[in-house]
Amino acid sequence: MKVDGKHFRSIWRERDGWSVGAIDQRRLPHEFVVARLTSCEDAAVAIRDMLVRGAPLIGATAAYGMALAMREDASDAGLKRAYQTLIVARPTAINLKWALDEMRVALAPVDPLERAEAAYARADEIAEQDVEINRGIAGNGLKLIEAIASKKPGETVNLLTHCNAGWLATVDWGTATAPIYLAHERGIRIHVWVDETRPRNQGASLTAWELGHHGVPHTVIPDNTGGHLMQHGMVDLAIVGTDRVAANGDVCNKIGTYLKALAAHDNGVPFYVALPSPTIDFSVHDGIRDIPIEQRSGVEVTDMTGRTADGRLETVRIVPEGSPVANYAFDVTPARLVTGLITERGVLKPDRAALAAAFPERIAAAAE
Ligand SMILES: CSC[C@H]1O[C@H](OP(=O)(O)O)[C@H](O)[C@@H]1O
Repeated sequence: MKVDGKHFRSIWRERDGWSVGAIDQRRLPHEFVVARLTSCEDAAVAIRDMLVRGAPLIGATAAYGMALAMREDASDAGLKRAYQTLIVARPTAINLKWALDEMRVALAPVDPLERAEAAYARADEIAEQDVEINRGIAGNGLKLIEAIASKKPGETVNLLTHCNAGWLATVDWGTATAPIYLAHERGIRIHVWVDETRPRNQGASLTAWELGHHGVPHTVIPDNTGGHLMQHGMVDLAIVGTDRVAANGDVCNKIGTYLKALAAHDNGVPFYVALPSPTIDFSVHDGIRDIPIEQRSGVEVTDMTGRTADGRLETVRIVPEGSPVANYAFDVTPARLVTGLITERGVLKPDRAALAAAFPERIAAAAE
């Protein structure tokens, strides 16, 4: 997507044909730093430490991690070792396993001497597929925004999003932000309430950065503000991303999403979830019970990093020494609180029948 008029993606194969470039999202919004991944281990660490993050981007990074691994050791043992190294990088986004399974299926039958070339080709395909899928999500989500705009001609459509499900969370376009960018480009008057999204502040540091550089009107708000705005008619539509959707339509997403969905339900605000089909996990039948919720270091809660007035980056502690901390990175929103799932094949009801009808291939994948 655009950064001050120049087009960027979140991850790419470098001109040398083998190393992988990625925006180091830990440095935004204060510094735009590009990292160069040159090994499978680099890719695994980049995912684990959230240099790259966001379910679809985690998948794309893992795919390139497998390609980097095949340069190192294209044997059957090397393929198995690469899968095992990458699969444990983070537990919740199903896109990681989806991408690794895609790569393993593509590479297992290939002569080891040809695996590296095949791996890069498949990783490139997965990256391009993500962009195409997100363009589809953009078009399907746009219809929802247009419908609201038609009911309030000449007024602004106010959207709310949580965390970052933007182009930085994917290869390009984003999922929740894809309809937002398309609406903006079509000249629809929109404004986005951006949840800061404690503790890592993906909204404040990533979504606000994205929207600002793309020229989309937005306002950063503390996480606890959304309910108040909804009570006062200041939110027309909530759109969030997701890291895994269970077969019953339950949605796993960044911590705090469930609370936002409750507020939306209580105030009659449509609550949509945007997702690419690889995020559907038919092997999970009850999201609240079965989706593994990542717990991350308490340092993400106790410390905050920001820029001082004289431009230095500084980290400060905001929690008393000795106070225990819990840092659940995701929660699960029950399907009953979800108005619809915006996918590349349309806007679906959050239930098994609709998901199975639209994406039968995902059922087959879960059965393997
Ligand atoms: C388009 S998936 C974005 C999804 O991923 C984020 O999690 P994290 O930043 O920890 O990778 C968050 O749940 C977003 O909604």
